[in-house]
Amino acid sequence: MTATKGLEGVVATQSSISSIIDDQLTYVGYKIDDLAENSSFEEVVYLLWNLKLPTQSELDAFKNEISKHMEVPQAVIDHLRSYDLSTVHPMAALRTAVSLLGLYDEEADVMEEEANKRKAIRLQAQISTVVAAFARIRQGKEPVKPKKGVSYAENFLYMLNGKDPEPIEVEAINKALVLHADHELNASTFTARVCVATESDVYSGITAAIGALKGPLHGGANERVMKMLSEIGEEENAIPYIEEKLANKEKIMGMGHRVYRNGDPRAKHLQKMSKELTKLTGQEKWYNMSVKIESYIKENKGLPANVDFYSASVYHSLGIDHDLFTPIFAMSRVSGWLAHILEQYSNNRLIRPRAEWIGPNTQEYVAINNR
Ligand SMILES: CC(=O)SCCNC(=O)CCNC(=O)[C@H](O)C(C)(C)COP(=O)(O)OP(=O)(O)OC[C@H]1O[C@@H](n2cnc3c(N)ncnc32)[C@H](O)[C@@H]1OP(=O)(O)O
Ligand SMILES: O=C([O-])CC(=O)C(=O)O
Repeated sequence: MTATKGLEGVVATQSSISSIIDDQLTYVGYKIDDLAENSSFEEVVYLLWNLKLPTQSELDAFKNEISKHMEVPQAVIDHLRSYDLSTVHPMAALRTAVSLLGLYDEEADVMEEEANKRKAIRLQAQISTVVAAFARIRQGKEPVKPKKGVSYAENFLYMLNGKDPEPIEVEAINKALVLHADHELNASTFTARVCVATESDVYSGITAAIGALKGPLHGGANERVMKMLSEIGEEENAIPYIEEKLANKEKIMGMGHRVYRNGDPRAKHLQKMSKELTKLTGQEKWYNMSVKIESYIKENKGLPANVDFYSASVYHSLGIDHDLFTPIFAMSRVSGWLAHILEQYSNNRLIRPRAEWIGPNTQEYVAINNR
């Protein structure tokens, strides 16, 4: 038995949810470019969960269902208030809050398909409320209750900022949510599938996935991209900064990908938004700096920008706190995790690979007094 480091190239499951073939990403066979240009996030969630695009009436009903379940139990809000949010990372708070939501869901351990679908709706609906409530409580403000009759993207910005967002802000968040919704067997999705393949519950699967997304080699990279841009500060410092990092064998956040070799098809959409939004808000330097870094890394390391790279300057130009970037990723990716969890349940087998033994040969046991 020989191990494949990081399981690179290992095909671990079959799936009908999203695919990456020849550097092209599709959701249920629909090109990400078409979905990014035309779809609402809710339409994409419906697609991932039902493996078909909704009709207008199906979409209206689905949006209504999500909207109906956005409020979270008061106990979860009270729990967020109970610890020192100035020292807690929002991904840690989200991981705990999602686990807690399971304690208030009477159906948490009901394993029937229809019950799992109802939980999926509730989780998708409630996760944005939790992220927004965390952000407001941390600022010493009251959480804002979700609004009826508006889109998921608009509702999130409304709950976060306590005022109606501008259409361009809603468009940016909607597109970011569409682009991040699913991505084949990435680390957090695999984590979710491994967890529920033991026949554990949906909340356990999502809690585990949030933990996996948090790391800087995965979803946590978007926050680190903005940290890097802030440290660079001005455009003229970008290349010397990157050269020094590379000389120290440090990774450049938002660059490189396990699967894409010639570029992440999502990055160009985020790049375009970053250009527009940074211009609109007079913060072009973040975009210009990003472009310089991207072309330097491409030329010198042959590595493309991934989805996390330009999302950082997009969220920053919307005035969003940097440590909320990964929770926003989670708000979107929970749709993919839930789709994969439902798929796993529908054709389940325990996921249990093997390890290549590299320890010592069988040893003679020596009694403790003789060691
Ligand atoms: C949503 C997402 O999860 S997208 C990914 C988000 N993560 C990041 O942006 C973090 C930065 N990027 C990385 O760490 C990696 O590119 C990953 C984790 C995304 C992919 O990693 P892997 O496929 O395991 O590649 P691995 O880490 O083995 O790198 C292969 C080589 O490229 C180099 N490399 C890969 N990414 C980078 C990077 N961002 N900066 C500098 N060098 C890099 C490695 O140092 C290594 O070089 P070596 O062969 O000389 O040692
Ligand atoms: O697929 C991956 O390995 C990481 C990624 O881009 C994602 O999860 O969106």
